[in-house]
Amino acid sequence: MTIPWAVATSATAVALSTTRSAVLRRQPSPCSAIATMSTAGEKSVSSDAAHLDTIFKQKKALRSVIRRDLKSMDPTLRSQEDEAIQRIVLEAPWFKACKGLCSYVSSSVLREVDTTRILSHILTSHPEDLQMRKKLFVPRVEDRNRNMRMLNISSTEDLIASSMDILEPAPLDADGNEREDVLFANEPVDLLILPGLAFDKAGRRLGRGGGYYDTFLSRYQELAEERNWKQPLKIALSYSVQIVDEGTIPLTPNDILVDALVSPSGVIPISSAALEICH
Ligand SMILES: Nc1nc2c(c(=O)[nH]1)N(C=O)[C@@H](CNc1ccc(C(=O)N[C@@H](CCC(=O)O)C(=O)O)cc1)CN2
Ligand SMILES: Nc1ncnc2c1ncn2[C@@H]1O[C@H](COP(=O)(O)OP(=O)(O)OP(=O)(O)O)[C@@H](O)[C@H]1O
Repeated sequence: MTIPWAVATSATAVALSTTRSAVLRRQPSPCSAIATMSTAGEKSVSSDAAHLDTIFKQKKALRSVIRRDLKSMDPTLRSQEDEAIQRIVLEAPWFKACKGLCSYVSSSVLREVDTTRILSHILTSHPEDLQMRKKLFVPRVEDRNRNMRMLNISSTEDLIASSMDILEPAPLDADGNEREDVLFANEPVDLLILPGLAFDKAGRRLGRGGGYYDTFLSRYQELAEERNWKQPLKIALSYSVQIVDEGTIPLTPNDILVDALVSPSGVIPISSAALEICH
């Protein structure tokens, strides 16, 4: 039986990797395909593995195209888009109202949407009353096995460059105390600001292939469910060039959809939670 998560063979996916239009060609809806698969009940383990392999090859081909487009982005346009996206976040009611959040610390080497202004806004607000400040958690990669923690920081000075050239918190703070891990915090976060390489308007997100974010999101969502906390809003920041046609990003069962995108032209709400907040 053919599991229709994606139709291109691995050879096609690799061959397609040379042109944006070819790689961005529409594929059948992965969501309906997964539903078909789970009800059919007749799949073999080896055909599952083969289809997953095809999907990972398609993701790899798409990553190459988007990386190339990001590399050739005009620097003036990039900084205009960085400014616009950060301004939209800083002015959004869901950002203003949030009390705690996890955000990535942008890397210029990876050509990610800049988060510098957002993070410094958080870390310098309410100097007279630190209790009023939003509580900020940022990623720290622990190993190559998809383990990433989100640790609390109170200053940009808490960050040091990792081997991947990304600023991350050390596990201990300046006083030698363990930093708080969001998975062990007593209070929920309301917002997750997510990076990625490509996104679509149905909430699909293509990461860098480490599985760090999908694993973390799945752990956090499970924790929120156990504790009866409201699920945090998952918002991805995206340059215009990173938004691809629906159906272009292949999904595996582990991929978690985002609630909304922030692009230079505004917030694109996707889930019902995001639609409620935006209207
Ligand atoms: N700013 C930021 N922090 C983050 C992430 C992220 O995507 N952005 N992560 C999200 O997972 C985790 C780190 N994961 C990473 C995964 C890949 C690469 C990276 O350098 N990838 C290269 C390609 C490497 C290769 O394929 O050999 C690249 O994308 O160009 C960096 C970080 C945690 N922290
Ligand atoms: N929740 C999870 N549990 C187990 N394995 C997972 C989970 N999420 C992702 N993975 C695995 O991580 C690897 C990378 O997956 P994928 O290529 O989809 O990563 P990505 O979505 O690009 O990365 P990220 O999640 O960091 O943004 C795959 O082998 C995938 O099966």
